[in-house]
Amino acid sequence: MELPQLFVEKMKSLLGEEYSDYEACLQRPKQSGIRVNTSKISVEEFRKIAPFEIEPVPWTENGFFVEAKDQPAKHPFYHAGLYYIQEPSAMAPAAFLPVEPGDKVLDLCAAPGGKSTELGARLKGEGLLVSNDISITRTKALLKNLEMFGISNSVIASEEPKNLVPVCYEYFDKVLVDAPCSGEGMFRKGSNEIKNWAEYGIEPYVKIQREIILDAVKMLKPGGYLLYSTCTFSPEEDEQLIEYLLHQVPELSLVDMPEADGFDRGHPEWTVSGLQDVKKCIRLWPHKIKGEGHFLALLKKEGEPAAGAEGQKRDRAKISQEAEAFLSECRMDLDPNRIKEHKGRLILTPKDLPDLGRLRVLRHGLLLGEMKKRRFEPSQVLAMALSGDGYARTLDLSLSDERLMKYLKCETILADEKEDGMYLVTVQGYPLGWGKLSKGRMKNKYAPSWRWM
Ligand SMILES: C[S@@+](CC[C@H](N)C(=O)[O-])C[C@H]1O[C@@H](n2cnc3c(N)ncnc32)[C@H](O)[C@@H]1O
Repeated sequence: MELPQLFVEKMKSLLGEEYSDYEACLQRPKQSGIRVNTSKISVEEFRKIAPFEIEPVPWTENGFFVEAKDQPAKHPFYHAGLYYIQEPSAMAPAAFLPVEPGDKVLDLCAAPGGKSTELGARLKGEGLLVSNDISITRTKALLKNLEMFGISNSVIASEEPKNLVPVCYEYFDKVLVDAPCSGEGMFRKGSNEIKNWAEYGIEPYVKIQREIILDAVKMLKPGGYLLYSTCTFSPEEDEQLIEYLLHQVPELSLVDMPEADGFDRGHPEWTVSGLQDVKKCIRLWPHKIKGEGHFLALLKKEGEPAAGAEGQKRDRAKISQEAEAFLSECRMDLDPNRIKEHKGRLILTPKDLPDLGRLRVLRHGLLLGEMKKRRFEPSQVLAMALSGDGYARTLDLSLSDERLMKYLKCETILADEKEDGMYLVTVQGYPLGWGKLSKGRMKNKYAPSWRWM
């Protein structure tokens, strides 16, 4: 791996004697990690059923180092949304943003959803998560990851941040800006990242970061918290970006974050004005921790939040009898006032929702299913949002049951349950999808696009 000379010189001047440790660490293999979905399973429970060796990540309660050879993506628990596969240092930003159930949260640069899935899990179904990314292709991956995690109270948008500002002005309690950056923490991943750096450098990113963060601040309520993060080391995109922000928006101040083994602090000597407060920021270096590296700054906006605006008033959707009968068998808060119908699709919208009218929104809440002529087809995501006992009939498969793989491969399976009808299929009590039983044969309703390959 050949690093750009300019980068090497800069890192040597930043790191001094530590540079050789940094250089050496790039030769080591990348550290893999998983983060437990605490909206589905507690960390304690997960430890009991973990199918491979796990070692705690010191800076999160639900993150674990794993061995890549264990292939965590190739396990039915992954398909049940019990964990997300994530580079360990990338677990820090969502962990340090103090999200509480009921908050309105914005993840402005969210795709493919590493941090949004954690923010959504921490909301525990209460409040609202708006996950946005400018790239529509990446936003589709974000949608799938949030669906797999069973996050029901999210809106997924693909917009330029400036377009969100007029409808979401001072709307959010918590905002995450995991900014597009020059990606110096990704160099171990390979040559593309290095090539990009050599071609574009850091300047274009600084410009975008300044624009994004100023828009983000406009959407933050007074009294709210904003976390800014990058996976790069350049002070221009890290400490200096925060210095710029604090000059532009005096009502913001930096907030201290917890210590963990191997953490470094922000460097005042890398700012233009010697700003001491950047010591409250955190730097994760790949030669000091088991991870690729990150920069984090937590900021608070001065003031008291104004009383929450009323959610949009919505008309009650017309729901077919079949859909009504099906939904009455789901053990979930399905407030009829929140159910919206669009071209036969039923969507459970979050309680509070800004009017996102003309914006490019991929999903406004939880897709419950589709009303067909005389039946209702529940969605794959509804299954993922239910708890293991969240439906009237379940077929639970153990890990050793040979029907499990067949089910995940969308094949028909046999079951000797007495009652015919729709079943929630689970693995060791955790939902995977739907199946329709008739005389001992279960028609597979697992989403074909999620099929086990
Ligand atoms: C570091 S990545 C985000 C990773 C994501 N937070 C996660 O944890 O999975 C930065 C993201 O910013 C998006 N992006 C780039 N320019 C943007 C802009 N002007 N507004 C919003 N998002 C932008 C990119 O498409 C990219 O997905």
